[in-house]
Amino acid sequence: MKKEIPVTVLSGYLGAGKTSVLNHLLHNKQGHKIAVVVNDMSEINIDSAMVKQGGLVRSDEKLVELQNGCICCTLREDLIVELEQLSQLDLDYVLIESTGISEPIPVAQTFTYEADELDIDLRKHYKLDTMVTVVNAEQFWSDYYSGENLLERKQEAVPDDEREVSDLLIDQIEFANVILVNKIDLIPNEDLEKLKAALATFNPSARIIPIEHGKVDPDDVLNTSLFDFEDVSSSAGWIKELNEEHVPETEEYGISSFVYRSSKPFHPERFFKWLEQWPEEVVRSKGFFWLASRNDTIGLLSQAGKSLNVQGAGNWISTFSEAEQEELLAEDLQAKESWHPEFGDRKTELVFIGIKLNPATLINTLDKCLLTDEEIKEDWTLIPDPFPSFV
Ligand SMILES: Nc1nc2c(ncn2[C@@H]2O[C@H](COP(=O)(O)OP(=O)(O)OP(=O)(O)O)[C@@H](O)[C@H]2O)c(=O)[nH]1
Repeated sequence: MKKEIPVTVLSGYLGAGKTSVLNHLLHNKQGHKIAVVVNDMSEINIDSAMVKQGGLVRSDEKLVELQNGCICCTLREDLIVELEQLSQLDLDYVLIESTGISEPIPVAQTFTYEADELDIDLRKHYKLDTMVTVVNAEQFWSDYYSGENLLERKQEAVPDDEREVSDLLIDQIEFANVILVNKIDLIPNEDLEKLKAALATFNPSARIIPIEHGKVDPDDVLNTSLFDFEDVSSSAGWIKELNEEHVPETEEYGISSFVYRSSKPFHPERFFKWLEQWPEEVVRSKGFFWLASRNDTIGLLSQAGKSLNVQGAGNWISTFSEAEQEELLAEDLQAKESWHPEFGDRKTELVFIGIKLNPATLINTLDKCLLTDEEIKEDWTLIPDPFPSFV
């Protein structure tokens, strides 16, 4: 049987050091045959030019340039076709460097299902092996708190891309098996320790490796067998907290996380005001909330740095017919166990990750946003709701 070729995907924000890592790996490949797929959206493909200049495209290597746009949004058709062709070569590894603004999840998905429209199933030839994210140790916090969206930075993957830099950074970190903290020569040791502690709280499952100039041990990122779609999809610190796998606090640096839970709905005006006065010690927050004025819809909150998004995440199970509820609850034991006699699965569960958090104050101020016992008896549809519409 033909072996499946292990694939490593390199993500990381612009300038983090992805090309440096790539070059280092190609210089230290210990006789292995590696194919490199780079994807650059700029007119001049700087990364591939660098790789070529380094004399790295030799007979046993293949460099594929994808220039029809970003892997994450053009259905990755180019990528799928190229990978299918590459699979004919006798390769040991494939390395994919995605552009600095790609989300890693769609790239990973390329390997996890058949591309029906192309009649290609990459799973026959490849196994997605390691998701690697390169973090710029020097720039991380200033990028994270820049409060700029990708449009302002003129780095949009699609026209009108309104994702913020921090949303992208957090996606790349939360969906990684290995986080390479690069450029450690540019920061003091204490800052590095703090950054490592924060990254470990954002993603407790990832291996965090500090490096300089992309010099990573190839064994740390090639053929590690670390990737598992289910595992990595639930490796984020906020998901672990929600599932009550508490992430140990890194007291030394004051980084901690906790979950706010309530089985009463929020008063929309009071909760909206609370969000407007966001506690600055919270660096990452995500979870579900119940808004009295939108009794059917699950609210989803996600904050990363200065970026705060609320959106709908489908309907509460309680809104379905009894037969449907039974089916859904059979698959969702957590919802079944915590079912409220009157409100069903409606509830709020918000995870907060922050530096020097004061849970008591957060709990206290959020509790004040809940409907009072008096308000609970009134007609909730009449309560003014300042939130933008979401379904
Ligand atoms: N001081 C220092 N500079 C570094 C280090 N790693 C990379 N650099 C420099 O940082 C710049 C960006 O590095 P690249 O490897 O090109 O980063 P990239 O992530 O591929 O960048 P994009 O392709 O723009 O997304 C280059 O000028 C590197 O020489 C490091 O550890 N320390």
